[in-house]
Amino acid sequence: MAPHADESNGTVNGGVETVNPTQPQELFTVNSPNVKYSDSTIETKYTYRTTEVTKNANGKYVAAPKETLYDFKLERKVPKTGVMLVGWGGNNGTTVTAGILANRRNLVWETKTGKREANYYGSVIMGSTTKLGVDNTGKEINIPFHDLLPMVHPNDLVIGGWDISGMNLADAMDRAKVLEPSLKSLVRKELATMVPLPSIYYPDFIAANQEERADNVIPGTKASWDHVERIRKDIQDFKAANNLDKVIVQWTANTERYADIIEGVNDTADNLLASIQSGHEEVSPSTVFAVACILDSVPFINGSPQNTFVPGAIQLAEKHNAFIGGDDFKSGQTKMKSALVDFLISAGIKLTSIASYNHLGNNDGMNLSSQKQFRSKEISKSNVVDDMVAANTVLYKEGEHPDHTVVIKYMPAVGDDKRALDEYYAEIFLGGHQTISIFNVCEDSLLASPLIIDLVLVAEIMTRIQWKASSADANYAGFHSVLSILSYMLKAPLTPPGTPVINALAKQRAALTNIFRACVGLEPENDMTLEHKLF
Ligand SMILES: NC(=O)c1ccc[n+]([C@@H]2O[C@H](COP(=O)([O-])OP(=O)(O)OC[C@H]3O[C@@H](n4cnc5c(N)ncnc54)[C@H](O)[C@@H]3O)[C@@H](O)[C@H]2O)c1
Ligand SMILES: O=P([O-])([O-])O[C@@H]1[C@@H](O)[C@H](O)[C@@H](O)[C@H](O)[C@@H]1O
Repeated sequence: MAPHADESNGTVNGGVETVNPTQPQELFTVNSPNVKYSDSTIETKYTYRTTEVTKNANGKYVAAPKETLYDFKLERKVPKTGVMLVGWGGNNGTTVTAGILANRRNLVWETKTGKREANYYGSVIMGSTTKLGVDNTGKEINIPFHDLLPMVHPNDLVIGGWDISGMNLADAMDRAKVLEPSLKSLVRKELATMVPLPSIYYPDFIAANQEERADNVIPGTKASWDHVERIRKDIQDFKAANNLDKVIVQWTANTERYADIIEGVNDTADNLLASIQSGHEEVSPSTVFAVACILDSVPFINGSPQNTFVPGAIQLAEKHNAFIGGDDFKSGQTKMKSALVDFLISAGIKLTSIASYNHLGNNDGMNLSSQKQFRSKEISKSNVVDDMVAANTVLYKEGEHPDHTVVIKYMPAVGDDKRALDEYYAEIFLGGHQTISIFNVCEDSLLASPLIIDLVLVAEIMTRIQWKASSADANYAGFHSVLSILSYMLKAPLTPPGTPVINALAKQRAALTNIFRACVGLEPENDMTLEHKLF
């Protein structure tokens, strides 16, 4: 358990000062000539084994094993890390803040069905395990995912952020109507000291029904360079006031409408910077936040579906070697879809129709009741099957695709308890059909909040990992600016320009696991278990 200040000593922006972060007691070391440990780093020589496919003169595929040698270097020291949430006063922002405080203090509270303890369920990093290997009896040894690499512990995160609503986080927690009163009473005092910083608000980008809560705004209703500088200063002040080594910024504010991609406005880094300076109306608040973070190499993650990362923003991130990631937390209905569709299609079952309906009554749902904002969400929820369908040319002809519809309705009465109804309809053997109906009820914010934590933990450690081609005597460099390794937590994964988007949940988790394994010199997990077959 991370030590912490019992009472909030409310530093800048209400962030709760914690003592130095927990330095993990590493569960394992790797015994390999390719792995070198020092006090500050773990350095590995890694052979990346793939299969290169070419076509011969007869048009037949030729598959050849390919090996690429990489050097990885990982900084072992866990930095004191802060997370600043845009939309901190929302359902997700208040819930994740209360959740971290509850875990930090090991809180237990009464509910009508008995006592509940703080946990990090739903976080792949904090709530799941990963196979390290097998012991000499062939028994699988699994370890907490969090122990695979020396990652920040969420209990140690210092939290702050912005909101266009100035409500303190205790009152905003009440407004959100997500958490049990008994839990709220245990964190209320600390949350009451947390007040979101004023934020930028360009009314045209979110639903008009959000206007009534916008009482905490920085002057100006369209992009300006003052806004960029203000956000940069907010981050610098937060970092200094909390004596942080690092800050990660995440957008968990309302879903914005898509920004038009306009040549000369946001198509290149220079044009985007110029458009902000000239106050172009097509530059969204989320893109202004992204630019402010990129300029200071503060990782910025977009938890909503809008196209924050216009081409100019991606180019700017690449220029500054700054990390960006997105889009849209993959929390419930879509997460299920990215697993179920993968299972059906890879089992040779021809999915022909997916109907995804849900209704919910929280503020997110209210914002999404506006068509332009819903369209952003419809896009991110609809594209999630494309890679799985395209990969199976046995079931689907070129361009063939299951029918797929997404419906979201705002029903205030159910609040944050989203009702998701899905129907999967498929063709099976000899003209048969299979219909799978799913009714999924959950507090949306309790599903999304652990993802906010995972995104912070993974983005942070990615800033401590460097690589170089073993062959070259080049310098070490960071991963590409677009952190596609975050895909597992996101509906519409942002990938480096020109690279494929993988939505299949199992593949995303395997990528996260095996990249982390490579950083400590371990082979990818493959589940062949030949040791149990060849004897
Ligand atoms: N399961 C989930 O909750 C889930 C899943 C995927 C994506 N999301 C996305 O996460 C976002 C947040 O969800 P939520 O349920 O917390 O919504 P919410 O409406 O409760 O919170 C959003 C907050 O953002 C604030 N805000 C709006 N514009 C802002 C700006 N320019 N600057 C600063 N703050 C601003 C609002 O005042 C509000 O407090 C939404 O975009 C939603 O689509 C949520
Ligand atoms: O993650 P998921 O459950 O597929 O999608 C959810 C939508 O179904 C919900 O309507 C919306 O309010 C949430 O922001 C989230 O995007």
